[in-house]
Amino acid sequence: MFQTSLLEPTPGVGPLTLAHRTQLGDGAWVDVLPGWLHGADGLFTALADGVPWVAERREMYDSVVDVPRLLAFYREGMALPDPLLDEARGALSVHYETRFTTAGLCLYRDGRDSVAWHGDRVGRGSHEDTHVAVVSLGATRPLLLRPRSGGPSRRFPLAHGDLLVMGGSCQRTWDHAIPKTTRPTGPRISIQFRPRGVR
Ligand SMILES: O=C(O)CCC(=O)C(=O)O
Ligand SMILES: [Fe+2]
Repeated sequence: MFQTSLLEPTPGVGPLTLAHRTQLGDGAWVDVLPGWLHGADGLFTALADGVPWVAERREMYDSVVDVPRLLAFYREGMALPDPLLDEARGALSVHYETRFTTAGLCLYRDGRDSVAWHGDRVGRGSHEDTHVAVVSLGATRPLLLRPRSGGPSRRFPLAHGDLLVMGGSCQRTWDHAIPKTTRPTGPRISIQFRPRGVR
């Protein structure tokens, strides 16, 4: 008998008041809430199978290279690929008093997939405080943050169903990355909710 539905909790999100804030310095902070999303197994499968993932290629200096992850982007007004993402976005918008209008999705197929050091500084994030909320599904990967002014990096391992919100000056004053790893690593999907004009 197929009993997965008996073991999988009802899809939904937990209370955001439980998020733990870390002040990073330079006006930047992160909130972390492990296991915020319930029903992460079903969401992972729905997104892995249902999202039209794109393998992008980008110009780097004088060559064209594969972006080391698969991508999908839901612009403002586009229907999200799963109702649980609508619920997550609604809860985040209320709690952070921010209208999260876009959703970026990344699929890291294995440890060779990654995102290099960067801030989400296309648009408003380059000169204003913003929120970028990341929901993580699947394999645990660390999100690293390091101050642009110099100094050691901070490591936030993100597991299945975890939430991390970057806030304050984080996109301007800190960079973040998901490094490659040579350890055997299963697939990970991340969902980034951003306000209008932040990318
Ligand atoms: O996958 C993540 O958790 C972060 C992705 C990211 O930083 C981005 O797409 O800008
Ligand atoms: Fe980013």
